[in-house]
Amino acid sequence: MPAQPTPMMAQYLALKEEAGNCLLFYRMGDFFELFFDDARKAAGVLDIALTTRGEHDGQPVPMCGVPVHAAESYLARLIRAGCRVAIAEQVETPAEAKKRGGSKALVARDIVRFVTAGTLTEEALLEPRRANVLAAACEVRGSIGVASCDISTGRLEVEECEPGAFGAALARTGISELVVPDEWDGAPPGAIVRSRGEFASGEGERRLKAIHGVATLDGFGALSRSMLAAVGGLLAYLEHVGRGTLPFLQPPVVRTGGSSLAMDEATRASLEILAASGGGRKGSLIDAVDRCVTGGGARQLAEDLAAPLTERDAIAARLSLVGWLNDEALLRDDLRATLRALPDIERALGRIVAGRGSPRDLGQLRDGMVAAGRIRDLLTGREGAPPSLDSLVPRLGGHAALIDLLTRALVPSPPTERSQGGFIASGYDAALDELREMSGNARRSIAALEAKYRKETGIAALKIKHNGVLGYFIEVPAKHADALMAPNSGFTHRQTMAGAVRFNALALHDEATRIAEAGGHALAAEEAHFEDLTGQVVAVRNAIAATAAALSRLDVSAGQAERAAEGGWCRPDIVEEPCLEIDGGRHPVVEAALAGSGDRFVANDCRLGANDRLWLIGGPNMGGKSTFLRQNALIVLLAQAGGFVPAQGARIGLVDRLFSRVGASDNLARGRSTFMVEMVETAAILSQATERSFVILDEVGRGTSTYDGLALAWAVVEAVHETNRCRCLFATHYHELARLAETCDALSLHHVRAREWKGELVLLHELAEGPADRSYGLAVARLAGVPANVVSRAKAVLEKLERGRAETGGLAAGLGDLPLFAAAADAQEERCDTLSDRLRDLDIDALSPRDALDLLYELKREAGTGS
Ligand SMILES: Nc1ncnc2c1ncn2[C@@H]1O[C@H](COP(=O)(O)OP(=O)(O)OP(=O)(O)O)[C@@H](O)[C@H]1O
Repeated sequence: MPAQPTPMMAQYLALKEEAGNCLLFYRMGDFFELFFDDARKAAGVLDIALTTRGEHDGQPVPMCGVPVHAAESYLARLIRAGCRVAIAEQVETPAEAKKRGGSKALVARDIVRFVTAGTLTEEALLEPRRANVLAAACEVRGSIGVASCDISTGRLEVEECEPGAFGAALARTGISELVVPDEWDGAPPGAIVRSRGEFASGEGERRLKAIHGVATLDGFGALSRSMLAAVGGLLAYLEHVGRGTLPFLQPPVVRTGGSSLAMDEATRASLEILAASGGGRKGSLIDAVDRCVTGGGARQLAEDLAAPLTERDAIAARLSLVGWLNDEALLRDDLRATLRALPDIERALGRIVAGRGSPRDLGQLRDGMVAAGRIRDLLTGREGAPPSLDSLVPRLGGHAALIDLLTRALVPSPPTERSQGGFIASGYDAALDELREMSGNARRSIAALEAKYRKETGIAALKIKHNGVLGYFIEVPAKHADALMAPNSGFTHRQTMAGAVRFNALALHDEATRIAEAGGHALAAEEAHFEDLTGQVVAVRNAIAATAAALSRLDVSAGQAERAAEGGWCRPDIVEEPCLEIDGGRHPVVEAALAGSGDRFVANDCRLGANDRLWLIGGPNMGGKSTFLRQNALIVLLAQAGGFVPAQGARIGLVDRLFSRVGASDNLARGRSTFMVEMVETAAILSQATERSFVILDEVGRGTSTYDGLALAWAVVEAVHETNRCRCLFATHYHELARLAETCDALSLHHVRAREWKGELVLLHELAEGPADRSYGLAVARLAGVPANVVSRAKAVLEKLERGRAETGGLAAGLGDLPLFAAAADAQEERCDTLSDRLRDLDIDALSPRDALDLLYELKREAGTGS
């Protein structure tokens, strides 16, 4: 029979059961200890020593621990490594435990919170310039509801999508943690599974109403069943993680289809909007654009770029603010200087409402509100200000009472730790001042006692010291100890150290007690004030959140204006007709990279319209085709996000969906062959792109054999031109595609220019009309350092191939005679043939009326299949 676990082990095991598959941080004094598999895992991730403590079932128990004061940095590393952690704290003092259950009583412990990637609020664990998103998703009758929130700021968004668009919805929000109901086949791998009962739409609706104190949710927009079920799942998880306390949640923003520029996961990844292909921010669009001076502004910009707008008026409102700040350079400087000093009030508020706030957070809110007031004064009464400022400026004020309260109540720089007190300003509470005075006096009298004891004993080295175990004590070097040891010396011995001996004395004891009492009362008074101030902040949380949002919007606009001024960017003209007219467009990331090495970026025009909506672009490798494609997609994205664009002029017809595909990019992580990925992604474009969409296709078809690739590229271009009829830039190395210009009237040919000069290849990075004359592949190979003998051998092979091509008419011989969509027409014909065969062979007179009717149904069904 296994031995009974010790009471502590029994308590640990019960808590571990509750923590489930989260690592359990079990508080023991100044450490959080981990046991069993948790210890093994944490020791590996954190690279700390794995030891053992006691036995369980006859086996030593593996253990590791982290000091409480440094727990945050260890937590950060565990979270980054994909772990979730449950924190079990001591919820009573050892003294309380003794009182409750005698001298051997175990201190009660409880899980006070769960720390997971999506529910962080600690400043140290969050990236200041990135939102941290937790999402819940579930399917209700074929539609998927997604509710996502950033609990560090309280933003909550809901949307509904088709199963096919779920990946895109998740990619847009860029989530850190996803919660789904159990037994759901559509759940992405890695999601956290919770009971299906938590995803109840009725409960989601009830709780959302309760949080916002409303009788109906109509004011928030149309919330579907699936959205509410997702909200239900999200709130249940948040409550579980926060052990019953809900974080700050703003009213939900309902995203409906079409309200933002649709981009799927592949498009986002290939345009490197928020992260470069390597995963980091460096080299991404946001890195090249972001000139925000606050974390809130940077997070807002990321949101803008992840979900650009599709309504002209809304875009115009953002553009007019950027335009105004672009013109008013001095004002912009003042505004940015004030914003730069602004604390992250959005996150400070999030922590306070979640019950994890500190005195420092209150101080940040105070300073933030003061700065907001200054910005309001700066922007008020300006001539020529755009109308959008009228709605922003009033949201910056209205906090006079709170500012006054916090200014009176708090010291100038309040600490993060509140257990030591010292954050309430003197003069705010007379009783507190008195308690402080008392302990201050007592400290002075301790100093006086020290002088008195030195004089009385004649020991100059006598000191009164303090530590956590003994409290106040008198210390003398060992050689002087005898005098104090004598009976009736007035001193009581407490401790003998290596070179010193420690004593107590009555007067010292009295003063120490006075200090402890006054200190305890002072701490309690400060704690009560903290609760009160927190309550006052919570009461006006929505107004503070509105101020924070207005400040972030101003920071984004000023940052965009700054970026535009820095790079000579222009204000785009947004129109309804499907055009894309870019003069002197540039790629912001490539341009920045070239500038770093002292090279100049060559600007290029793009001119797509109803009659010329598909450009086929050829030219040598490294000639700048991909760069040109992407720069135009990025210009559309930046413009619809409401910012200026890297061009001399831009007239952009609103785009509903943006697609970007790069032929055969590696996607081994998803376990599909590169060509398969290329085709899956191309299929999505062909089925989803509309006449208002903009598509860039970079060498689609290159991932397979030349013939297959050319054939596919050919068919894709035809389909985009004839069926989707969207604006499209298509880069290719297949010269043969040029022949499509003969049959597709809204397609034109372009190439990036290159020249061979004295046997050297010169890439001009300049776009010109007409087909590419040749591909310069061998010249690029030489440029890349392929050995001369290999290049000359390739040249000989090429000559041979080209001779063969001339004789047979080339790869595309005969393609010009192929009717458009010939393949589709063939399939149709084949079906007609079988139908007519059956009709011809039919003996009508031999059929009963019933059989005739059945046959008629069957033939009709057959004729209808595949239509
Ligand atoms: N407009 C430009 N001005 C200056 N340099 C440019 C320009 N466009 C591209 N480049 C430079 O050329 C390099 C290659 O560009 P890019 O990848 O767009 O070529 P590509 O034609 O798509 O090549 P490939 O066919 O091999 O994919 C870039 O990394 C950049 O350094």
